[in-house]
Amino acid sequence: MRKPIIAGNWKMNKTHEEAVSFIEDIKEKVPAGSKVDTVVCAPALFLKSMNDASEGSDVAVGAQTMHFEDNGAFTGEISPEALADLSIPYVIIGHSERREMFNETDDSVNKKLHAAFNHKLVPIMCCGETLEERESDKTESVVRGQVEKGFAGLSKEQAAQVVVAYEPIWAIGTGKSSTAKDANETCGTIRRILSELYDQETAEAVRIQYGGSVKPENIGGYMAMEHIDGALVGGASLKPDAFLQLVEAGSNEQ
Ligand SMILES: O=C[C@H](O)COP(=O)(O)O
Repeated sequence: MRKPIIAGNWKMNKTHEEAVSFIEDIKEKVPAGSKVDTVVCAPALFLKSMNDASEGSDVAVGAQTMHFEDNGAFTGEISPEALADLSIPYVIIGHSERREMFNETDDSVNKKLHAAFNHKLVPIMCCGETLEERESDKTESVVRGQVEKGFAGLSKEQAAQVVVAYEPIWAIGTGKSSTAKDANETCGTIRRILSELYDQETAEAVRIQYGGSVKPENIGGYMAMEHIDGALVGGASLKPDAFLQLVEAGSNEQ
């Protein structure tokens, strides 16, 4: 049985004070030993304070990206070594906004997945197709390329620990969410691709999230689906009440 994982992705939002106060607000309300992994991925500047504020609770903190090198002349970048040093447990890798606006490629995603495992960080690897690709029936080939190249060289044990976030790009921040049935179909395709790359047992262990205009009103439909083990949530993760409703839905539906 895969443990559900609800992750907020704040993107470039909030101040330091708002970030810490969000964690203070929710941490008592996410019960210890909860049936769902609860993660908040925030701008790097806030991670240390948020991690300190979440201590003793079941709320985990994550970065939104990182470099694949441990250190060096990479102005403005975030080092995996530094994240690990701060005991940040999760990192999003290959979000479509990074792919589209910051030159993230399948090759850099692959290097970052390896770097994450070198530092015992749990990677949340994003994949998903554009509207044009969907309309020309390329969804499977697009996610296949992203998953095959992203996972290249990972062992079975490592692959089983990756969290895959399937985020159709046309559904991100648009209010146009995928139907639960369509999202489940593509998440099932991703699981099949993983079973071809590894084996059925490894593929069954991988947690696959849906992302794209998830909110408290629609999360139940996704969580009820066979191949969907959680959600990566942007806009609706910014308010403590809505985020807690998402976490509660994540615990109820499995
Ligand atoms: O990482 C989160 C996704 O980009 C989804 O964002 P959204 O929930 O605002 O559509």
